[in-house]
Amino acid sequence: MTGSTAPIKITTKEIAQDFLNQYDTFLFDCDGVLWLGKHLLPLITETLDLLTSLGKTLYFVTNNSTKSRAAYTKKFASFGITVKEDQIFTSGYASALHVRDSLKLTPGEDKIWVFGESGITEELALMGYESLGCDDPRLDEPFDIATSPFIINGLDPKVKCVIAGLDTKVNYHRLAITLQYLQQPSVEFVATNIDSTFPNKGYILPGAGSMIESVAYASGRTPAACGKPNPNMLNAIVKAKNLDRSKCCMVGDRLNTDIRFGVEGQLGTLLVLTGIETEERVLNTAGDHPRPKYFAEKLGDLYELTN
Ligand SMILES: O=C(O)COP(=O)(O)O
Ligand SMILES: [Mg+2]
Repeated sequence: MTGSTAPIKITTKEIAQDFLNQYDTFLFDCDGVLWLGKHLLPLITETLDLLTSLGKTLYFVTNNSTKSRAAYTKKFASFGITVKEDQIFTSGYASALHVRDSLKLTPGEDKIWVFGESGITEELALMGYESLGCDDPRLDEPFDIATSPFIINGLDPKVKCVIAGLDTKVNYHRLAITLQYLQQPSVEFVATNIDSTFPNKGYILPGAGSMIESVAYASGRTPAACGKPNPNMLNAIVKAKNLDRSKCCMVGDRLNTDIRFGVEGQLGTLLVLTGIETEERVLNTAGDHPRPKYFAEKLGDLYELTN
């Protein structure tokens, strides 16, 4: 899928100003746009301050489910950036919304098996759901079918859903027990996001999608993926914040998630080259992805070019 017009590269003050004038709300992806792991990208604070001083509204929409919205405010604070929890949307939160609003599981009764990190379980807990799995230390033990407490004690019949996301403690024990739940046809299968890879400083690492694929393949099931580009995530944000889509711009570093989310959601789009994609891929008309309206070497170029 390709956009009909060629992406415009933001390289001059005029283009940068024209871009800024078109939107009053910016939805920022985080990994690969604002930071790479613990490393803040250049001129991010300056750019966010510039946008705020221009009266723009900022939201942060990340597919990274390892942290809750509350934990993200602390990550922003560690970089000296003040962001309120209600400006943040994560794929872990989107997955919890799916459990509550689409699957309509009963808080306090139905349980969720989490193959992933605390960014999922904390959001579920805020909605009253008990999670199993996740960082349970018994899952750190090497898997042995004769000794695993999850096998010996049997599956919990109250588990009605598996949520799978990025798990940096992934091991055979977690995969094996997750598969046991997925073999129950009545247990729903939810994925936080489809990102195959994940950018860190100087490295491209395996993303949530690559881990989810393992249990999807083993179970022969396809999960409902809740993060970008799922339009439900955008619909939830548009509704919660009463946004005018034509005045919103999605800023991301990945074509098949961020830019698809923006293009299909009828938002403006800006792709930055500090994460996953290359200029060659952005300009490629034969790719199986939508193309952004704008692209730039880095987000900080908006600040650099207009100052
Ligand atoms: O966790 C990921 O795969 C990517 O997170 P992002 O949406 O902030 O880039
Ligand atoms: Mg990203």
